[in-house]
Amino acid sequence: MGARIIDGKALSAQVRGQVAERVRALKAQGVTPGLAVVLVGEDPASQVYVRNKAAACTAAGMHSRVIPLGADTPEGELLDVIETLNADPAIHGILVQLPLPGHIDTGLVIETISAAKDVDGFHVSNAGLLMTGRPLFRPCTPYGVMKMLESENVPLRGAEAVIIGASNIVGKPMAMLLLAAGATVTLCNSKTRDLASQTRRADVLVVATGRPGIVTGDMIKPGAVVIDVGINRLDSGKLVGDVAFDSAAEVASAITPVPGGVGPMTIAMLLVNTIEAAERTLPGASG
Ligand SMILES: Nc1nc(=O)c2c([nH]1)NC[C@@H]1CN(c3ccc(C(=O)N[C@@H](CCC(=O)O)C(=O)O)cc3)C=[N+]21
Repeated sequence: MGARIIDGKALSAQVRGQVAERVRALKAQGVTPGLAVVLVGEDPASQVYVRNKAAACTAAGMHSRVIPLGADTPEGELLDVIETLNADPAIHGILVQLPLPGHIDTGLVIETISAAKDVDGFHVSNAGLLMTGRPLFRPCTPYGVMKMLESENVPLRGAEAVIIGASNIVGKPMAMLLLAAGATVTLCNSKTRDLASQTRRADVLVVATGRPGIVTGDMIKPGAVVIDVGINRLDSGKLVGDVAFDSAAEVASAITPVPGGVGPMTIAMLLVNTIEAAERTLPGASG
């Protein structure tokens, strides 16, 4: 095993510590940053995530409000809840936990969140701002990946970056952030022919497919940096990523583990986005 393990847990603790300092400074100016998390339905995994997000908020000194709604909540009722949060000055960030039940139009829900409180960065306006190089909120998972690459001093200018997975939540914003950092970006999807011929060119390989073991060591260029965004729970109960960790770690120079990699960074960057949203409400703040 040659690869350095990129410790997302340790880096997230460092980021959350920096957020806590900014929270103290903001509170001294009379503003307590607040995050509202809306959870529709009783999915146990989602409940755990939401609880973790709320706990991280509280630990950083922020105000957190969890709004649990029944699985059969009508779409209009959810939109009303969002409108109320949009107008609430104690709430600076709004996150509606995804996925939503099938009877609810996810796009409509996201577009109803005020773009200035959209700490997930999923609103079309925030996606457009990111794409045009003027980001307001960077989506938390790709933002966390950039933080990890930065902390490892991974050179990105002129690097070959290959991303597997082209979702609006991870793959596409990841491509925009890597592009902005000067990488040559390849965005692969489920129809990509000969995936290995793409991944073997990668200096930086980001894998976000939800398919355990889709990337194996033989698909990795020696010395590449491998970022595993996947979180898959096996029947055994074990949590694994999308990358076959042991074989990949033989070849890569650095790799993120699952758990303890990208996941904790996602939560840390949610706090960063929330503190930024709150700081922007200060008189004289720009953007
Ligand atoms: N609007 C919205 N925004 C999200 O950011 C969002 C969402 N919906 N829906 C669900 C996904 C998933 N997600 C995770 C965040 C942290 C961990 C995390 O911290 N994972 C730990 C392990 C947790 C465990 O043990 O299950 C780790 O990787 O070490 C995982 C998953 C945010 N999501």
